[in-house]
Amino acid sequence: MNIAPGPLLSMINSPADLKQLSREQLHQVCDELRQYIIDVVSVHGGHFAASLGVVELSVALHYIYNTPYDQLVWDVGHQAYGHKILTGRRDAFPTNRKYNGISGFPNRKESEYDTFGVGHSSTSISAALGMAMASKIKGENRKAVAVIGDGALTAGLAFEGMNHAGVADSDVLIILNDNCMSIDPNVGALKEYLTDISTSQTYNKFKDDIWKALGKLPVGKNFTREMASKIEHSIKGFINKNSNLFEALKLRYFGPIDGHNISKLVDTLHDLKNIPGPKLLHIVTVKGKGYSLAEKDQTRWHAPGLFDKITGEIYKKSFEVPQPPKYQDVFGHTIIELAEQNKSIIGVTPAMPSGSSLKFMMEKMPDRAFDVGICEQHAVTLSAGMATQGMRVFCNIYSSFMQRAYDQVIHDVAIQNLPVVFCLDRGGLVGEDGATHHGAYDIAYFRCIPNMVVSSPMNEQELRNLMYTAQLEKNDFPFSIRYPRGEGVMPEWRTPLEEITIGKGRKIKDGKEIAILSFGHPGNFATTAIRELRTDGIDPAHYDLRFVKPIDEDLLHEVFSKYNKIVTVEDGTVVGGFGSAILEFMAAHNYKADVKMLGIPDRIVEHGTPKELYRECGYDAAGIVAAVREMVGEKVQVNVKL
Ligand SMILES: Cc1ncc(C[n+]2csc(CCOP(=O)(O)OP(=O)(O)O)c2C)c(N)n1
Ligand SMILES: CC(=O)[C@@H](O)[C@H](O)COP(=O)(O)O
Ligand SMILES: [Mg+2]
Repeated sequence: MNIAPGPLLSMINSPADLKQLSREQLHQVCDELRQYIIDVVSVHGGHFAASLGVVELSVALHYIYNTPYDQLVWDVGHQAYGHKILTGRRDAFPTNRKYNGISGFPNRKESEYDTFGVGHSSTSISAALGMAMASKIKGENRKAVAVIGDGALTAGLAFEGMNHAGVADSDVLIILNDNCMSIDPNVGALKEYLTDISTSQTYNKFKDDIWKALGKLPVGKNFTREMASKIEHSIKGFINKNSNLFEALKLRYFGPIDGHNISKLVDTLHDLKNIPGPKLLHIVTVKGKGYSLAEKDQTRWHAPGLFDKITGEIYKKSFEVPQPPKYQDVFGHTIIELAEQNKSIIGVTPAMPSGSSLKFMMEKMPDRAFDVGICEQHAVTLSAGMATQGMRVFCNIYSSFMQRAYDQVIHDVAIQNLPVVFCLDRGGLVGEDGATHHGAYDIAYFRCIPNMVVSSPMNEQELRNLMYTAQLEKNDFPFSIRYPRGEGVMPEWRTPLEEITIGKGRKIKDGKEIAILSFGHPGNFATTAIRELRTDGIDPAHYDLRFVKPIDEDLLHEVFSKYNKIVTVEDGTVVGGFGSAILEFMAAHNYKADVKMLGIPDRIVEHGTPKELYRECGYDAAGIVAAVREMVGEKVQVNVKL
């Protein structure tokens, strides 16, 4: 379907075109930009509400700043659709997040306007400060701007950046886009503080007046850092700097202002551009602005999938037979079942209550399930602290976001051998979010940690049983369970809970000549592949290892005694992952076999549907068929249905 942008937007091929427009015309540009985002996302999918909330900001920034010379860094980047459309990617926007299409996040490979690759939150302040400091060292007069949301501001990294920015004497502007939302409603004392300063009228009017006056002062040789500093000193006579968190960190604080008032934004940015040093502009916006359903239910419309833009109906696939649930929902329901029996169970999520489905427990047991903000490191150490007091915490973190908390996993959990249960959701290739979000590395990075159990279920029943096993009192050590994004394979998933012996895999079938060893959900790809291969008279054995640590040595002795051709399959990097564990076992026991490792290759995998990416990486059913045929000496046309 050809989606036409409005007449003004059609003429904007770069920010230079935007700059030709009058200030009055910017209103129309905002309307057309917002409509184009609605039109395209409703048909092609993607993140939605966040970009609608920064339409005016995106236009104002590119109108005032000299991008890409001036450096603009978007935090997370899920809100940067307006920025992409204004910077030469309007016509490519319908390919957003598609295989070989543009990325859903700013990406340095894609455009010179994307100054910093993002996807994980809270990096923008450090990155923009780094750019500002480098410009200063090089003697350039470049501006650096970080746009960070109130959710992303909850992370320690954002505070590390501000702590440095306040004393770095570099020209960096932090724009705090405060919409009181993360994906779910934002949490924590900081959120309450932001609401307080947004509503304290006396303080804000006073500050606003002073900074407005300051902003109007001439710049250049008549307005030096010394003058700014003198004015600041006189202001400090009136204001207790510690009454404002940001000023206490030596960032000049401006705002809050209405982030949907394009004229006000343009004026303010114009003034701020000429004020040297580190500063923070607080803007207040509405997530989902301009699409009323999204304004009302911002979590649902964070990334709604395809929808009818007129009626607001979000399309769902309809099936006549029951479908398998999402793994996240199996987690969300099972933890409640377990917590009803075991009073020591606690649930923790860093800002993903909906994405992890911990929200079910938060609703039912609000005293025992917590969203701690975008704070993966804190989530892990908090869980460790609770574990010292006898709690059995299920700390649920997406595999790729767990990368943030690696030191905490080793230092706070593993070294002390504390019984924290890590549920790593989104383990493996996640699809359209692409490189920043793939859970590619956790098998490798958890496998090397002493004391850690590393497991992965092949289906919903196994996920439930692994969760059951992990919370048993006798299993008082770190335990990780990784599972993929999306649906599993068992429509009837509410199976009785049973213990699994730690470190025991299972033989799914015997075979001839060749064995397939799988870890986690790709075992189902192997099942499909075996069905296809058997029609050609090739009959591989299949083993689902379930644990990569401790690994089932008895089972592996059986495998290596019976088979000398082995294919390993995992939804994780082949560097140091499950296949590597098999090779280590083989070497340690002096077995000789041909081993082919299928999994995520040692390169960055971009975005596309999971099926497209599994195929590209060669470990879907077709890839397994091809690998087996090659090993048994057949090179036949592969014909497996995706
Ligand atoms: C390290 C990390 N943890 C979690 C996420 C998932 N995540 C993406 S956007 C988002 C909410 C961000 O809220 P905010 O910064 O306020 O932006 P808004 O969507 O409100 O514009 C979260 C939790 C992430 N991208 N990175
Ligand atoms: C931008 C971001 O990091 C999240 O919105 C992420 O896209 C969520 O992914 P899921 O859809 O897998 O929950
Ligand atoms: Mg927000």
